[in-house]
Amino acid sequence: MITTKGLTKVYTSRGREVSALRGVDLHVREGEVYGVVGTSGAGKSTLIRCVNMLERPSAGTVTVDGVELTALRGSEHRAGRELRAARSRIGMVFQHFNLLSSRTVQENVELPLELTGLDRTARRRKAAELLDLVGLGDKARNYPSQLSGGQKQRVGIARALAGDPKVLLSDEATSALDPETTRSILKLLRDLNQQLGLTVLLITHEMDVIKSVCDSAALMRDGQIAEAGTLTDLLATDGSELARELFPLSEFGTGRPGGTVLEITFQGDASSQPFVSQLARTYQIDINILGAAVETIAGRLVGRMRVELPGSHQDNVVPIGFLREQGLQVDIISANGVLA
Ligand SMILES: Nc1ncnc2c1ncn2[C@@H]1O[C@H](COP(=O)(O)OP(=O)(O)OP(=O)(O)O)[C@@H](O)[C@H]1O
Repeated sequence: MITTKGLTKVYTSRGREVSALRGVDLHVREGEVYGVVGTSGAGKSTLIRCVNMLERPSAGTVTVDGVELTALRGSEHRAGRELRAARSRIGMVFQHFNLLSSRTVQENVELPLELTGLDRTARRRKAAELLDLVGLGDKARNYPSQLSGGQKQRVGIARALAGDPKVLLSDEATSALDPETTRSILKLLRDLNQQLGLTVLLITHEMDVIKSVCDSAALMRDGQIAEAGTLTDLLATDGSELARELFPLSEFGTGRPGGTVLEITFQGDASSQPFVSQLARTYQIDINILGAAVETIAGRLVGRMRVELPGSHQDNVVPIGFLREQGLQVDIISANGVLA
């Protein structure tokens, strides 16, 4: 639904060049919620702004719903007719809501519809429908200053949906909100994704956002994508940095010298197997459990356990093979007291 190829953006600021994007290849499938995380300055905002051409990339292509936006004429400020039409099918939600304070909630939602030339009655009807959809049917006549942060963001979302977009872009939509309101806005985004089949690309600096709402994620670093994939695949990838951040076990024990410490990740069906007792029985070994946690990630039960087996890595090649044969993801954390 959204594809970028070799996306590059170089800003010139006070005579200096800053490469904000360095060849980003991104693929967001239709109907998924895709999150991009990364530290400040990694290029996340630039990426999302290039996807709807609020910034024109220096090189590379952006294709949304089969239309190559980079091939359409117009600059950031003066888009051509086709680019304007393509953009109207991409909704965008902002961190600071960007509502007009002098307009009522209803009028804010109507704004993009005015620009498309829709008549007044149709605009009113559509705005009322959208406000009902985001749970604010009773606030149509209020002004933004009379709303809470979460309600303002709901108005922002209703406005973003005015053009019946297939794609919603969200630029840190929950960063200005408290944890409970964040949860309710994320739930709304998830519901809209499911009810309307909306594809959502969001950027965030919070791992919890990725964990609770995304199907797929990418980690950006220094203008590039360091890792990307579905959360299920990432959790099953050896050494994945995103998987480790999604599911940190840092507070768990590190074992004793002479042993081999493993981290075992299990998802879906694998989570119901009594693999620890099977391993102990089959190989007659004492297993020391250093820590374990189970969480729901992307709507799926995922568990991780850190265990210590006696002896060196060499001594444990067969038991480790046994675990992997059961469909478990096994990372070797340390062997003989040395980090792997
Ligand atoms: N308009 C601009 N002019 C010059 N440099 C810019 C401009 N916008 C962004 N940059 C630079 O591009 C790089 C990437 O910025 P960007 O805002 O995309 O990062 P980010 O990951 O979204 O960061 P944050 O989480 O802090 O918003 C940074 O080095 C930033 O200083």
